[in-house]
Amino acid sequence: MGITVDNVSKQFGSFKAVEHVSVEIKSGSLVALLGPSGSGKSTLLRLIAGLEKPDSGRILLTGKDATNASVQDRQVGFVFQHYALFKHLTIRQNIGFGLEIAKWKKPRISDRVNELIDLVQLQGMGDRYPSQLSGGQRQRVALARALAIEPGVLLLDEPFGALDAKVRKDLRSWLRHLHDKVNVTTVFVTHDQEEAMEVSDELVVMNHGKVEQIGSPAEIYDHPATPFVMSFIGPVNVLPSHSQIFQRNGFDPTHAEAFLRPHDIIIETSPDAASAPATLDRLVHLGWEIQAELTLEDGQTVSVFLTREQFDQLQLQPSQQVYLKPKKAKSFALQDA
Ligand SMILES: Nc1ncnc2c1ncn2[C@@H]1O[C@H](COP(=O)(O)OP(=O)(O)OP(=O)(O)O)[C@@H](O)[C@H]1O
Repeated sequence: MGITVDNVSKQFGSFKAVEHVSVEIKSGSLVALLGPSGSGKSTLLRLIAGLEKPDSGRILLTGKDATNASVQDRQVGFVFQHYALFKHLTIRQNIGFGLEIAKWKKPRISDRVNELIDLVQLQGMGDRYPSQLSGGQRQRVALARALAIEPGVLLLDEPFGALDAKVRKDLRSWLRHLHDKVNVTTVFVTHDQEEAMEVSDELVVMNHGKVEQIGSPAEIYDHPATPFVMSFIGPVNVLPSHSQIFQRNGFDPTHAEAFLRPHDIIIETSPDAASAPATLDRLVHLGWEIQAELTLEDGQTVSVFLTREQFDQLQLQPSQQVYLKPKKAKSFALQDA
């Protein structure tokens, strides 16, 4: 089921939570709504679900206007951050709950529940209660329950938000595989850019209730449309365009600031006509990557990421004088406030 959000706005009192948002979500895709806290992601998800009504604009499901359709009529499955499983029901009963309500016959429910237990890889745990599962397992039950009714759309609001980093990372790739198997159109809310990039086909980057950019993870990383997107997706150095690092290498950032990814700066140990001198302040070893913190002669601080191999070749020592060259920098046209 494809989703069209057409110029939708939603206000709470005088606060504009979602402002003139238009998004096209292709049938069968997995799309992340990504943005900082309060940017309107959950409100947009709730508008798609029918849990909120837009003040203006339209929501179309499979091309049909569903703006005024009830939640039940929209065929959506939900999973929220805090697994709302029924404590007094077993895993099997939790997964089958919606099917009982829909008055499916007992043997058919049993078959479907078995199928879902296999799908979310909780074989042998069907007779346990939620309290006897880990957080990650409970979220898998919540997903199975949401999928039981064969929804046209799956809506996930920070589904892994309450789990620890390791479990969260495992569940991301698990979710991607699950999606590839069931292929249901999925909208996933997260404020974690790495999670969004790993899991989704497309990202909708939101800020202050508006869409900043829509695109694949690679498009958004390589061609950020706004300074906000450039800073929110991945680490960045923001330097004044008159910084020494730009003066000897032909870059001509015409705007006040230039954005430079830490991976896009070359460190050399001897000077040439295109490099700017800098002092190495600190090295942070992050296993496969080394982060170097440096200060240019004009006092600007810069962060550079090196691979292990680059680091070993350079043999850097703290306080060493080195020379920096940007591979590529980006500046943005000034925007209206
Ligand atoms: N029912 C409501 N009544 C009043 N204000 C609301 C309501 N729901 C959301 N808001 C406000 O709208 C803004 C956007 O909220 P929303 O939950 O959509 O943001 P979010 O991007 O999902 O943030 P988070 O990641 O923190 O959940 C917030 O400032 C929030 O306080």
